[in-house]
Amino acid sequence: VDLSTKVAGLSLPNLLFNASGVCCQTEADLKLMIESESGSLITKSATYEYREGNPSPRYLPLPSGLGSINSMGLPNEGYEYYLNFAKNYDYSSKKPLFISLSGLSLADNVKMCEAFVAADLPCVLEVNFSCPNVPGKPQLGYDMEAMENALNVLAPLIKKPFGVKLPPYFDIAHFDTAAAIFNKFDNLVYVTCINSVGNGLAIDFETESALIKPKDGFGGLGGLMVLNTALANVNAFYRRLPTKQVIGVGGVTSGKEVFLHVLAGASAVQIGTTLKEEGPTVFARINKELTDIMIAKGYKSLDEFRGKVKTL
Ligand SMILES: CC(C)(C)CCc1c(C(=O)O)[nH]c(=O)[nH]c1=O
Repeated sequence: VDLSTKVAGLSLPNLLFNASGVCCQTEADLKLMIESESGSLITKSATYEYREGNPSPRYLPLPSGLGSINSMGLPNEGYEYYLNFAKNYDYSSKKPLFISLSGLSLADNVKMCEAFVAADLPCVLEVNFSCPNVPGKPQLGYDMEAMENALNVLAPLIKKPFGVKLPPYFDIAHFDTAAAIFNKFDNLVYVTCINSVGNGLAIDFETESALIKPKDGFGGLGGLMVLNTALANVNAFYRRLPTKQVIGVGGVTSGKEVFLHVLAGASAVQIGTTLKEEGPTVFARINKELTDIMIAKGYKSLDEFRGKVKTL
């Protein structure tokens, strides 16, 4: 069977890669991704300056085994580190490189995009719309006017095909409004759905305490528990963005959830919590599981079932 796919005009040998933020902050992390059986890799969202991030514990798998919670606080090496990595990347390798940017302001996103555009590299830029907005206002992805304003500035600046990372939406009107905005920008060629489900709270029964230290224990939820929200966001945007692609992320623990993400419309699928817990060998395991599922169901390529989820 053929697990290859194309995203933003680039060919991926298989559809799997890391969720931004997992196994991608340092060159050592990224080397593990390069050496893994992933089809691609994306860097940790970069800010203009280096950031230490929040105090630990700031990430934990949940005792239920159903997912994870994190409030990392955008720890990253600063955008120049990832620009340098992108300048030295071996683009003759089969794995395309994606670069995630999460400026703390539109001005920072502009400065970072300008630097990457000036370098004119084959990597694909992805803007993280869960990035913080003006304090007191919701994240960019939940501020439709601010999101459109940002795209009015960034899309022309980036010029080449690029993507955006989206928070989960839960209201059909939000799918409609967000998609109408994205359809205004031809070089916005894909959306990645979903970022973690925001501001969950994990409490330990014995200690009667929040599990993570930052934000009184509030943090983004990932893992199996967000699968159905992820599938809905993938399919909602797959239906609403006919000229664009969707990268699916959320709830992947096996080949089965990857299969469901592709049925929902995903062109590629990212792994976060399960990669964090299992390590980069997860890509070989899940590629094999997906292969076995496709053989059992008689599919030879992803195109044969992408977006073909049936309705009753
Ligand atoms: C949540 C933000 C810190 C504003 C952005 C970075 C980020 C983080 C993080 O660095 O805390 N965690 C996530 O699950 N998704 C993200 O997009």
